[in-house]
Amino acid sequence: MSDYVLRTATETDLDALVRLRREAFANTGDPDPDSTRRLVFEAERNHLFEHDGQVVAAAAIFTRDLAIPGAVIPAAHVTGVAVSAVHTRRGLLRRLMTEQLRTAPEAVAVLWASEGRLYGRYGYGMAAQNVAVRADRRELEITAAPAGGRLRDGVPSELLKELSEVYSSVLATKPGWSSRNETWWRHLTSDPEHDRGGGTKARAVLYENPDGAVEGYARYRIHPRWDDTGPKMEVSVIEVVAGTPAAYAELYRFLLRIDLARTLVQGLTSADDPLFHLVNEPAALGGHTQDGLWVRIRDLPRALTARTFAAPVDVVFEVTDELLPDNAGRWRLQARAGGSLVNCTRSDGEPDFTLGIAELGAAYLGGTRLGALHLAGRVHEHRPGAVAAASTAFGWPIAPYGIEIF
Ligand SMILES: CC(=O)SCCNC(=O)CCNC(=O)[C@H](O)C(C)(C)COP(=O)(O)OP(=O)(O)OC[C@H]1O[C@@H](n2cnc3c(N)ncnc32)[C@H](O)[C@@H]1OP(=O)(O)O
Repeated sequence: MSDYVLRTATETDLDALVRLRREAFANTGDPDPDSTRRLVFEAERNHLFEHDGQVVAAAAIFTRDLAIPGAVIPAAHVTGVAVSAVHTRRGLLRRLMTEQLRTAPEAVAVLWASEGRLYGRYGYGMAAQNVAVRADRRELEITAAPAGGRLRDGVPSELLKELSEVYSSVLATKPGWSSRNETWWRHLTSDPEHDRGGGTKARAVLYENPDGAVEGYARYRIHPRWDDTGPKMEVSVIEVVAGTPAAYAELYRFLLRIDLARTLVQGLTSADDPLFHLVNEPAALGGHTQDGLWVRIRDLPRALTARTFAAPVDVVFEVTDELLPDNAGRWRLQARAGGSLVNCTRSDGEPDFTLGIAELGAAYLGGTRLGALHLAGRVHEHRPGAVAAASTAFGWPIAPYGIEIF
């Protein structure tokens, strides 16, 4: 391994990193030298390996905040993990992951996994599941009564003020969502042709309540499909972000009514998405569930005291953590409902249950239940009822999910 040199990147490494990632992810589209991904690139947060003067492996972090139960906190957004095919399976990923976790200042790290089997060994737990919807829109109606107000359409990149205001106003209530500064908004709405998958340019529609206040928006594109029996266009929803039930209802009513469209597709929703409760036929949404965000707790007391707990709890638990031994050992967690008191301190007491750092990360956003992990044999209970009590406290009124793959 001595011929592999680990270092952080500089701005001049960007082209090599783009090439490496394009190769690893088998990107076939034209390289886009002006891609706005360059805007969000943070050179110093890329770790890379050089071999014979070539960049052969890398992993990056975006500096963003993450909504967690009751708070929005800094989180290392891990991304762009790639090892050149001829250099795989010799431990480069492990060394990159270890270096990231050792050096990141944030209390938690979060990522989307290309393959779910990869990151548990580094202490990441599956913290959110996403539901992908694909529905024949002719089978669906919105049951809510019309709310009044009006819809206004436009190009997302020209509506940044409205979109970002709505997004920021709901962020704190959406565990799993990531903060978006101006640069991120420019990147996310840049809409390069190679990201359109053959669809139209992205469109936006705003919902304004009867007083003229913008309460929500949808971003979407249309995939133009026709066959011998007529139009079969697909409405591909990028995201629906709304602060009120009326906004959700009116935006989905619009999306389900677009002429010539047969199918509504939305890749990133959650089991608690209002859509499932707004339509007359939930089964027609054809929801398909898969792993979403994976969370790694780096600094256990800092991470746990940052969140709010859904119910009072006072437990001692024992944690195992091979990569970050500061997290390992016995901890006492005391929380009042509503988060008015959260203490997480070292303890000499007998543990009520034992779990790994990946299981704690899985429960962190309030989605994966400790009770479910207990059933799977991944949380070991020593005092009857302790896992049930902790599971309730770690839970949250709505399921977390990732609204955007970063
Ligand atoms: C957050 C993100 O960016 S997700 C994107 C991840 N990147 C990709 O999927 C792109 C294509 N793949 C790759 O670039 C590489 O194969 C990687 C990054 C997945 C793995 O890199 P490697 O350097 O080969 O991993 P490394 O040798 O450190 O292996 C780490 C461990 O994971 C295992 N592993 C690695 N890749 C895989 C895989 N695809 N499936 C199953 N196990 C795997 C190894 O066997 C090893 O196991 P061990 O800890 O028990 O010994």
